[in-house]
Amino acid sequence: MSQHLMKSKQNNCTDKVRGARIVAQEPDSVSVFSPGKVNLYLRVGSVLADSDAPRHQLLTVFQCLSLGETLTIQPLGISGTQSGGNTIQDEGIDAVKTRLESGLGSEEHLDGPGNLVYKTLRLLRETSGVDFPPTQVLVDKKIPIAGGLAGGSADAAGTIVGVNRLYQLGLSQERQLEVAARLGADVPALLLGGNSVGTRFGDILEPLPNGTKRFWILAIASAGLSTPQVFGELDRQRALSGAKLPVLPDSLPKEFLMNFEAPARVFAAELYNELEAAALRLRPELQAVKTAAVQAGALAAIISGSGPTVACLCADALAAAQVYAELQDNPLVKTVIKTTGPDY
Ligand SMILES: C[C@@](CO)(OP(=O)(O)O)[C@H](O)COP(=O)(O)OP(=O)(O)OC[C@H]1O[C@@H](n2ccc(N)nc2=O)[C@H](O)[C@@H]1O
Ligand SMILES: Nc1ncnc2c1ncn2[C@@H]1O[C@H](COP(=O)(O)OP(=O)(O)O)[C@@H](O)[C@H]1O
Repeated sequence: MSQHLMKSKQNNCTDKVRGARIVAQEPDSVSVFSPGKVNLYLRVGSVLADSDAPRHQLLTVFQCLSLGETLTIQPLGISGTQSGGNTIQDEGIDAVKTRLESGLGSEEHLDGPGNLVYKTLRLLRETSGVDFPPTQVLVDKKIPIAGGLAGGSADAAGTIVGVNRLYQLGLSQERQLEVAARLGADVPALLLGGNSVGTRFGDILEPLPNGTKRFWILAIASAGLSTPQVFGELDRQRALSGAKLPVLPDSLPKEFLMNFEAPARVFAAELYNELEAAALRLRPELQAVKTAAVQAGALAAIISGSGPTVACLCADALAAAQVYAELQDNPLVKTVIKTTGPDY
């Protein structure tokens, strides 16, 4: 058994109050809510050579959000399931259709063969050994695309949970986490929900307390950022500086852990993202968004993951409403989203 699975067993995995979860069930369909995330802390080490696709080692803290996707999953051909929106494109045997919340851009390319949901369905057939029928997944997408908020990963996590229930695949939590890790490093954290520390690529998880509610305003940029491009920029900056590659510590800084449940005013100083400088080099205008958020009353404003979303931590709902209103008028921000974490 992998280290990932052993550790995730300690997470009280049967408690599905958090993370990707069934919200409605009919005889022929299930609806699933699957959260997005912000990274409260993100350190980047060197590239690990022993992985299938070389990736950088991470030490990160995920906070799952109340912002998330709703997926409706059913066998293809059930009446009334294909109405409205764009035509569903059939990828082999399955079909994925995305409806994107207004203001978040165009979903057209997401219904094509590259959608992570197709890969998830294929992997579920392969790993479960159950040849379940051609399946339709309707994604009501609220997480901006390529924003560093793990929208694609949320769709994958939701598909695992929903298909497992709909077709009674009988995959244990442990097996679901194994499938999740093969689909992307963020997927296991969204399956589990709440707050967690991720090591290796972010896919080996340990839980953190979920007790303190945080108020976030997310400033969404008009175009996404590519994750490999941001890691590439970090590598370029590191090579130019000539500094030795950092060796990641085994655990989070003790101040971070000490202040994790503290009031936002105190915890704000612990937010950290080592990808931020690279994201800002690729999108220098985001610095002005960070500054505007703090001037509007945010306690801290940080790039989420590989960006370009600026995640603004606010003291309470009132402060969040003020930051929300101010950023609405900012020409550098396409959309502003209010959310809270962890997901409940
Ligand atoms: C950076 C993080 C932080 O939570 O999230 P996002 O900001 O993208 O949401 C994640 O680690 C995203 O993980 P994951 O979702 O698996 O990344 P992918 O988009 O599949 O990675 C695409 C490519 O980015 C580079 N990559 C990604 C992750 C990593 N730890 N090292 C890398 O070097 C690799 O070139 C990889 O092939
Ligand atoms: N279901 C999906 N939702 C969003 N993006 C997807 C999906 N499937 C594949 N992708 C591709 O993955 C890329 C990154 O998507 P996303 O998960 O939204 O952002 P991030 O990796 O920044 O958190 C997108 O640009 C898109 O091309």
